[in-house]
Amino acid sequence: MQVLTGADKLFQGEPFVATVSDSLKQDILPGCMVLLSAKKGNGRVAIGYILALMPFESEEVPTIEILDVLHGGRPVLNPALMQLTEWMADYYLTRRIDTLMAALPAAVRTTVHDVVEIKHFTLNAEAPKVINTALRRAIMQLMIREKRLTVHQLQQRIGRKQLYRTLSELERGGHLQLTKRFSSTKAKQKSCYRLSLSLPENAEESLKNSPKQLEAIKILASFGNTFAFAETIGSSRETLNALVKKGFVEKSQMAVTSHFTTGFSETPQSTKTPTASQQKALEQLTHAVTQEEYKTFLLHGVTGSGKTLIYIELLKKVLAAGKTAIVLVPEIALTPQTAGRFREHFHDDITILHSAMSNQEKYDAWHSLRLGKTKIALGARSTIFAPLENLGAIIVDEEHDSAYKQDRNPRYHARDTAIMRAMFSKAICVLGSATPSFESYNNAVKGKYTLINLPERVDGATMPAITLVWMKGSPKASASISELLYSQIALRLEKNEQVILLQNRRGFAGSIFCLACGHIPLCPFCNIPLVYHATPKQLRCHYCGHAIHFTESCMKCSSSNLFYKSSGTERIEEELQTLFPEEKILRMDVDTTSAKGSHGRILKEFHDRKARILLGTQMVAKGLDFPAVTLVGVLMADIGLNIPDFRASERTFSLLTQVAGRAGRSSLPGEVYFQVYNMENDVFTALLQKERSYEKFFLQESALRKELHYPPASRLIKFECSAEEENQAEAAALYCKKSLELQLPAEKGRVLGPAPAGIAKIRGRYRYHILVKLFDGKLSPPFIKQMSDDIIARFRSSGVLFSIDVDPQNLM
Ligand SMILES: Nc1ncnc2c1ncn2[C@@H]1O[C@H](COP(=O)(O)OP(=O)(O)OP(=O)(O)O)[C@@H](O)[C@H]1O
Ligand SMILES: [Zn+2]
Repeated sequence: MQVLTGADKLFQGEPFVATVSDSLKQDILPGCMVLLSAKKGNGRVAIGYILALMPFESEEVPTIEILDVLHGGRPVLNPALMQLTEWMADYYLTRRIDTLMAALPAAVRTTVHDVVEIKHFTLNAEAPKVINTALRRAIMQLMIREKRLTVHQLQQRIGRKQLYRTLSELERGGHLQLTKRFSSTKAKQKSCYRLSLSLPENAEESLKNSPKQLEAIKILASFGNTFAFAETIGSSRETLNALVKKGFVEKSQMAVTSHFTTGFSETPQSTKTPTASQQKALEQLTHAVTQEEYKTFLLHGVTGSGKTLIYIELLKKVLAAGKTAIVLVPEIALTPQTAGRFREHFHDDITILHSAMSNQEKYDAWHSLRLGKTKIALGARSTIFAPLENLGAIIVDEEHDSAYKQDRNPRYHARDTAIMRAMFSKAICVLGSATPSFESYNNAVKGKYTLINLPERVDGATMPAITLVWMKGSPKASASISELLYSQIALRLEKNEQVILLQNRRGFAGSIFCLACGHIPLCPFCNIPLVYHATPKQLRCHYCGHAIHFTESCMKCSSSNLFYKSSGTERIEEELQTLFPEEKILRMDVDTTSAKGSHGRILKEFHDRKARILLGTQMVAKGLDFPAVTLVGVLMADIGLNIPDFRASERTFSLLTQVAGRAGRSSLPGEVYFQVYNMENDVFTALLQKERSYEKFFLQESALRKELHYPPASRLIKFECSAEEENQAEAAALYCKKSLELQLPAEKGRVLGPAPAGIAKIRGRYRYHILVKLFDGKLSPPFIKQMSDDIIARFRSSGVLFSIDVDPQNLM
């Protein structure tokens, strides 16, 4: 018998053939995790995964042997997941071992923490039946004495490595229990604070010029003697550390428990009856589940159309049919409200997976899903690999979010992987969004997916009215806030309603944005913003390499007021505070949300209406549902358009639609103000459409994409060569281009580059890109493997690193 396995370290991760003894043979299945050893050599033991079983044909006897089978002999990857990892390796042009590892939590892939405990076993009359071999006797005698040992200790005491199979037999007999125990000594420690016991009398007085520090002191006073984390106090670490320096506050370290908490909870909402359009969508979806056939739906529902209720009702039906489900969200921390709503409905039937879990919790969660104890897995990207059997549905919420793409190897897209998993499992896949990705919408238009439209908000709530504020021609209340927006904010505060303000992402520092007219110079061939290069003074396209002379003035209006220096959220917070001195302002950006649970805390405060203004970066655009928000304002709404990425318009449109959608979600109507520099941009023309603005934008933008062969009119593959020496990176990229051109006839695709990456140098390495636009078909994995090996071998001495990104989301 011959077995094809993949192991991480042996054979550089390429699959290889191993032998298995006759006695172990019947216990081995594809998807099993096994212990391997080299027959000759140092007897090193490694972990591998069984890819396939096949008869032994070659003359040459393999040198690797399978010693034992782990996890009780049950495959760690079920057939659908095996198929999925195979598809991923093939589609994303990466090694199978990388996709296998991506599909298993690290906590599952190790044996270091395996523990054996004795269960029900005494030396009674039945005992001889159990301990009927020398090995069983040795194990049970040791276990009776010790009660609990690590597998490693057992192996040493008995002097044998192959114990797993016998241990699992004893476990199946109910005599032993085999588990993983991760030491809890490594619990994360975090800084915590309390008021100094020797606080000077005049502390408050001396802090009157530092309002944040003063506030922190006041909150800490209410905690008495107990230590608290920065996010519980609601102050930044900088503020607290400044107080520590002054001797007003004491600092200590405390272990963090990693129990799941979004830091956000709402009182459970009363059960809602689906509206007629929700019901119609639901019927279509439930019908498909009962068919037990693969099908993908695109649920295109405007903001506030009640998609979450449809998901929840669908999941109830899936569970009732005895099936399981996966729910993907872009990032748990950013969407505590959504995660909370699911939990409220499914309690113990749902496992919420998140990155702050300890290894033990991750292992336990995996184990309970694998045993079918919990039926629904909810989490970010990697939750798509949840070890569930009998899948009925996979839901991908906010399917347009680029967080679904992993930006390290394997560079998979969780949405596309979800569709494939549904296909292999004969389940349905539901993609939901108010602003679907163009790829998904195009598939729906072509009939590959079934489109379900929800064009209206629930309960008669209306879509918010949008107004553009042209910054150049408008009076300003402060450096970044127009009179108009200011007066609108004041109006809402008067009515005791709430306001969300979005400080759009910092524009891309390397490209040009005219502060007078909003003009952004573009590559005439690629239609993406050109990037500034200092020597020689040029603007260059980082897709095709096209370069023009740069004159330091706007090519449209000749203004020299060009470089946009970002004004961060902190500065805007100050401006707002000056305009509304009495008002408490919540700020949500990377600085205020670095601590765990802090998103949830900020949102909870806003939800409880302890503050009426929430200011933040893109984070405030995601899925929030607060009925009292009647005004949304966006500062520099067009700045994201200067990012040198062909998706810049799509992303800006989507961000602005999403953030606008936070307004007027209840009976109170909402209004939205976008502060812009260039009113004429197509994105705004589309946003101002009262009806079907997404569809109109999609049509208009798709035509442009088609002309230049951008997705969804083609598929992109990005190749990156990086090196410490710029010319080496470029030479490797050029070699890559030549190899690709030989392989790709003109009617099949185009090869662009080499061009320096948008961010040309990262951590001392120069980066060059080759971009392939594939019109149809795909690149053959063996050819790509050959080419990568070739490039690596050729440029080994200059330390060139080579990577491939299929369907890249980030082209910087
Ligand atoms: N049938 C219903 N009856 C009453 N209220 C409902 C109903 N369905 C949904 N809602 C409420 O409508 C609001 C919007 O729903 P939800 O948050 O699911 O919208 P959404 O489609 O996910 O929007 P977005 O894309 O903006 O996140 C929520 O407060 C929800 O509780
Ligand atoms: Zn170009």
